[in-house]
Amino acid sequence: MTRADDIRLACHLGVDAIGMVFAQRSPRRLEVTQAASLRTEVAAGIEAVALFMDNTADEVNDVIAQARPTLLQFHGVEDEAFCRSFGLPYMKAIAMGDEGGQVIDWAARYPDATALLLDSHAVGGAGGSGRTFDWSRIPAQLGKPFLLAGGIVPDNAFEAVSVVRPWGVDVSSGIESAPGIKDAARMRRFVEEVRRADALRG
Ligand SMILES: O=C(O)c1ccccc1N[C@@H]1O[C@H](COP(=O)(O)O)[C@@H](O)[C@H]1O
Repeated sequence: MTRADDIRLACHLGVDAIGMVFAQRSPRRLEVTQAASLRTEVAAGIEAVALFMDNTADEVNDVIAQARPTLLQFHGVEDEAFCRSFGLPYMKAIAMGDEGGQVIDWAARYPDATALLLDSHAVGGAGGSGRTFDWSRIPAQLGKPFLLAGGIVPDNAFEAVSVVRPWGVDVSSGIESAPGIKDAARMRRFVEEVRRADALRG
């Protein structure tokens, strides 16, 4: 998220986590000082997630020092040693857009990850594209909690949670009116749809 009002609304709606993007070419990329200021809006008990994509260790450390994330999300080709070297819990994005990729093999490369994030990009590609992937490619036994990402919008959030039964869903462009600008009505509907599916899950 890039705006204080969007973060306040998300906290009010009771989300589990709020993301701040530091990937180089992202339209949602924050400067570290901006992130440090936005961080103060994240309510206690909600994860502040810092998203990186092949950033340098110095960049990651600078973000950690100034924006104080509680969870790191790595979206590039970072290896396990790099991801865990910062001493914070981390999630690793797995590229589900690459039809040839073996999901279990990729997942096994990150034994210390707190969770995996299955996204629709191909290996080396960026997220935040708004594209879904073929959810039937998700193995039944991944061996770790996972978040479902990629093209989740208010209209398919119910189906995503009901069918895939992920630990969580991650949304970016699906609740935006423009890159980085969240839309309050779409955010509300998204949370409502996830709650509706959760309530029926049992
Ligand atoms: O949001 C970005 O700009 C971004 C840039 C580089 C890597 C990942 C990025 N976003 C993440 O992509 C997924 C899916 O997003 P969407 O809902 O399909 O738009 C999600 O994890 C975002 O946090």
